[in-house]
Amino acid sequence: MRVVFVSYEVFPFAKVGGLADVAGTLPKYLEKQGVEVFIVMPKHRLVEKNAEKFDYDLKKVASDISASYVKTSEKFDIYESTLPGSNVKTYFVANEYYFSADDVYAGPDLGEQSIFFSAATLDLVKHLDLKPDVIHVNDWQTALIPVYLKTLYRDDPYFSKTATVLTIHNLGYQGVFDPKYLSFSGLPDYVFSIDGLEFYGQLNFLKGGIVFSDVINTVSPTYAEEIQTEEYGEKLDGVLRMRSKDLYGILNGIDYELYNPATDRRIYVNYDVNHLELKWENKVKLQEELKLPVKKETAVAGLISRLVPQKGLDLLLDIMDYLTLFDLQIVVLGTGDEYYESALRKFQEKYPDKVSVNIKFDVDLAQKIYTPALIYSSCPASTNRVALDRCSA
Ligand SMILES: Nc1ncnc2c1ncn2[C@@H]1O[C@H](COP(=O)(O)OP(=O)(O)O[C@H]2O[C@H](CO)[C@@H](O)[C@H](O)[C@H]2O)[C@@H](O)[C@H]1O
Repeated sequence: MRVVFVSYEVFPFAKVGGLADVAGTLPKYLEKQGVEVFIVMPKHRLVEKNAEKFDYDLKKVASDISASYVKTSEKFDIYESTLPGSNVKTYFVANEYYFSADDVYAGPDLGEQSIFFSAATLDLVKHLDLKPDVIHVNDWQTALIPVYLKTLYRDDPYFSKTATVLTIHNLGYQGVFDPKYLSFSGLPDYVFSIDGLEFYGQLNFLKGGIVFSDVINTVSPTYAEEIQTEEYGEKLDGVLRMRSKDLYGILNGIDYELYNPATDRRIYVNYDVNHLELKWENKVKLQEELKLPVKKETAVAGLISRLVPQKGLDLLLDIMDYLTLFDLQIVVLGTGDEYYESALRKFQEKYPDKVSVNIKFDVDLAQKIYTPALIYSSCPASTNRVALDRCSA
């Protein structure tokens, strides 16, 4: 089976959040199971910046291609690389005007950028003759691909056997834009209806994906249920209920190769199950680096997240004073809303011995925070597995 996996972010090429983790991992593991997978993503500025750090090459394989149907004179080039740690070919849609901002979600016009990328992906697939059985799109930035396929490409024999899957990683982001973007996309006017992309008078790209994909998936079985309720459905619960027989929830996994403390070069000291005492060293070095009191026995709680309302940060802020009553250090790594950034910073100023707030995006520091996870942190240093297990229970 051939799968084209389309995502706006893919680790390690360009990462903002959890979408990149899945997009950089799932294709690798599908490949191990014998699936022929290709990744398609935009060539963000970050993709070039990260090449040396993550040791991948980038080579141009095609130039000056038009994105069919889109009302623009912009053309795109195709670059190729291989997903590190795998043989998965990754193709990049390159266009200076749309994808040269420093941030993945910046640029001249996010609506136009995602339309251009979605349309260009289908031209790329044909140009490279990838002949996919499945095109797997992710979140709103790629959700128009099934809409193009079911409308303008409906009679194109090239895609007659291609099925589509939309994975919703985060229903909180839907890509809602002014209806004027419809003419830019070249999509037919009839898709702007209640049964299509229309959403309270606006265009909703994710809704388009939900309506036009063959199958819809999301990040856990529970989330698949929740998003069909009014409380968690973000105003799309009705449409999701209409598609409920095609809606699946497959629990996200973790990449055991990337998150392996025995081999991860980004942590302070490597360790494995036979040397768990080395976890202490990672914890102590983290305390040192973050200028927290170096105390082996003190539990360290880590939070690595985009600092936005949907992450439940208000719950944390409400109990921060209370948490500092315990023998606990709280380490936060994140960027996002100014409100959360400054509220967290204030707690660091108030409790410098207990709270470390790091307002930046730093995948290396993230790894160092994940490593000495709480589980053994208040246990005696020991190489005795049984004792450690008992202690963490
Ligand atoms: N400042 C920073 N520095 C370094 N790394 C940082 C960082 N901020 C965030 N990260 C990393 O980004 C990833 C997760 O980000 P978020 O917590 O913001 O989730 P997101 O909403 O993107 O995930 C969405 O997609 C995932 C994947 O499907 C779903 O599991 C989830 O429920 C859904 O909300 C983690 O790998 C985290 O370490």
